[in-house]
Amino acid sequence: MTHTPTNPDTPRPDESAGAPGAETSAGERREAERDAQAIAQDVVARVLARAGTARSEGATVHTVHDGDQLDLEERISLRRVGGLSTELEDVTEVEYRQLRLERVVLVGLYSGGESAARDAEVSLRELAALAETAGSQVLDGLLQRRQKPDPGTYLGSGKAAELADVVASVGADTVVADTELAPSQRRALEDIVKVKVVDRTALILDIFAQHAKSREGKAQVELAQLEYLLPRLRGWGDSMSRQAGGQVGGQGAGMGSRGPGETKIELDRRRIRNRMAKLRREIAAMAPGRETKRLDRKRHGVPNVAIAGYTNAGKSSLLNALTDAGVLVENALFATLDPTVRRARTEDGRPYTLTDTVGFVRHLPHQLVEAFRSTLEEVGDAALLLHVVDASHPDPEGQIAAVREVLAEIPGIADVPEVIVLNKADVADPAVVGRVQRRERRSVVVSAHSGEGMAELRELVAAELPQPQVEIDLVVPYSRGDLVHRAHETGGSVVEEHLAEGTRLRGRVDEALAVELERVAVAG
Ligand SMILES: Nc1nc2c(ncn2[C@@H]2O[C@H](COP(=O)(O)OP(=O)(O)OP(=O)(O)O)[C@@H](O)[C@H]2O)c(=O)[nH]1
Ligand SMILES: [Mg+2]
Repeated sequence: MTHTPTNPDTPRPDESAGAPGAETSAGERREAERDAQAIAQDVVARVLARAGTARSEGATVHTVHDGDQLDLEERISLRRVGGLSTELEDVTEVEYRQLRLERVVLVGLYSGGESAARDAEVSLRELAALAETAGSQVLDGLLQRRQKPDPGTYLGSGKAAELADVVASVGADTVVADTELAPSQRRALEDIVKVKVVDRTALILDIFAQHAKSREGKAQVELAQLEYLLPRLRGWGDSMSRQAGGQVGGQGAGMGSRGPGETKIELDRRRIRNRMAKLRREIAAMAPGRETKRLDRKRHGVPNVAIAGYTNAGKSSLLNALTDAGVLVENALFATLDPTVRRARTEDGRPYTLTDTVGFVRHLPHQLVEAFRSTLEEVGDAALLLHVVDASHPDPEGQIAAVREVLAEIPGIADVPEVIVLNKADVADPAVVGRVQRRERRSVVVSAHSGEGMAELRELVAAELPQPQVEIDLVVPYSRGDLVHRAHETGGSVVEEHLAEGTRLRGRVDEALAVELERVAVAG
């Protein structure tokens, strides 16, 4: 995937319409060009080779614990079909997920220095994985060294013009920038590259929209999308109509983008605000249902273990390995959006629940964190947090930090003990595993695939969960089968024996149940 850079001295028709910074000296430009070319080719080769990307190479590998993966069938059947989507005409009729992202070129910046360049590459590879998860084909990837993003065009107009050439030569229809662009930057860049420009935030929102399944999840994503869209309304409508009309000139605004368009935008804004208010009410109304279930579990003394971590770290695989839940596992980012709760038991029979949560990503759009707040808050009263990390990723520490940044916002999280679960040990570099282990106070090394370390993980969970404190040995009359049932459900190592006068129970239960049992116990 190479491209021929154009002669930097060729004047570009609309460069003057671009941002300041367009007038650089020829020498400077040539140097920058050589730089960019070398970096671009290097990065492209690696991005497309997919070495150490956020996703592993190839198709998803399933284990027996993953079950039938019925969700996956459904997911695949929902895949975007190339060429079918229609261009947007009216922004209020947009279902955002219909954004046409089919053949994309990625761009990113780094501020100089070896480590900054490496980070930018990892981030760009992740962006490639995100784009592919959204259903597009990644054709090329470019990184520019630049101290700060250009306020006008993000890349600086010279580099942007070069990007336009790459876009044209590979036949891309979309550029994805590895950042959140200001509305004006997006528009200015679009003017130069002549195809749609999308940012990381929009891409992540697009994936969430494709993957949301529950009513609550869908409402949360739509709310986040509208929040993102609101300040961008004008530019969006403009550039869409410009593209639809095929007018690609610098100044050529499409029909309907002037005059009456202004009023229309006002109208659109109002409609969007109304819709957002409605969604907020809906989401608030749905929370109590979840809350009731949660309190129910709590009342029955069933502690919860929350599984959280970076996207594609193997959270769902781990849940499946621990419980045979058959939850969707996919070599894709954000496979899981709706929290799944599964029951499990410790070796000595104590029940607990495991919650699989939405994955995190660097620069998780704040609109999404807001929208998913009620879901995330459940992690706050877990008895234990299993923070799953993909130990085979080139930068596991960066992923841990990104996850903790989001987690830190959740009330109550500071009191939840956290264990770092270094997953994918079967393919990870032992040196990296060792390095992370030394940094983290509590960690366990596992592989959901090979089963390595799973016994240790189970033990760790068992040790961490509250132990029922009261030792019992009593006989419960047969009329109170319900209490016997509860003792089995919530107690530890409870054994029963059938006697003439009732059921003899031995084991440990919690305080409240012990009191009830004592009250009904028959003298033996
Ligand atoms: N080699 C290897 N691959 C694994 C292991 N655990 C999970 N995977 C793979 O990693 C990919 C992601 O697994 P998931 O369980 O879907 O990851 P997740 O953290 O739930 O991802 P999201 O829901 O997208 O955030 C899948 O292709 C799994 O087969 C492991 O121990 N070893
Ligand atoms: Mg998952």
